Amino acid sequence: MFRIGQGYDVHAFAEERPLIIGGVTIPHDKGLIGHSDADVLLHAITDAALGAIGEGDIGRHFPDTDAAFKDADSAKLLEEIWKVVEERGYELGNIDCTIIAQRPKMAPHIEEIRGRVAQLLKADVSQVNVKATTTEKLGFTGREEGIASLASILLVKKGAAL
Ligand SMILES: Nc1ccn([C@@H]2O[C@H](COP(=O)(O)O)[C@@H](O)[C@H]2O)c(=O)n1
Ligand SMILES: C[C@@]1(CO)OP(=O)(O)OP(=O)(O)OC[C@H]1O
Repeated sequence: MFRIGQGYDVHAFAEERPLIIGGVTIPHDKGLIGHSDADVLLHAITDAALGAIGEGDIGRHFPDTDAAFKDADSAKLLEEIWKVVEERGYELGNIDCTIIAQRPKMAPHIEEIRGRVAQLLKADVSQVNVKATTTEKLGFTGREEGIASLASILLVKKGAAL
């Protein structure tokens, strides 16, 4: 009746890249680099969903060696995986996410990200939590070399009596 999954992702900062987190473009002096749009939060969420249904990870479904996914919109990748989740008969119970970034300040953008994640997972915003933390200037995130994200997801079988 329940399936749990967790996801973790990291992307490095680069000059002249947009910063896209949770499907939202965030004003900043640099962005994240990747084969795709490097949306570090949506990648962690996609991995959590894949983990919950026992389907490996994002790179197995969308290889970074495949030109088809060059500059891919990570929201579309997540939507594709979410269709599989729904086909297996599951819906979102809840999801809790953490963005690990020294900068920029995420607080002004959290509600917009939360709304976008809820929309992608066909859920109510009350089922989605997004938070942020610095690492107190320690490590690669603290040195502002990149951003990391974590996601923990609970899927519930549709129509299950809880
Ligand atoms: N990129 C970030 C990081 C943190 N926040 C908010 O600040 C609070 C304090 O951060 P600590 O790392 O000192 O725990 C945190 O709880 C977040 O609300 C942020 O907005 N953006
Ligand atoms: C999303 C994919 C595919 O474009 O590329 P990246 O943006 O490099 O992201 P990553 O989190 O390394 O893993 C999955 C990739 O295959």
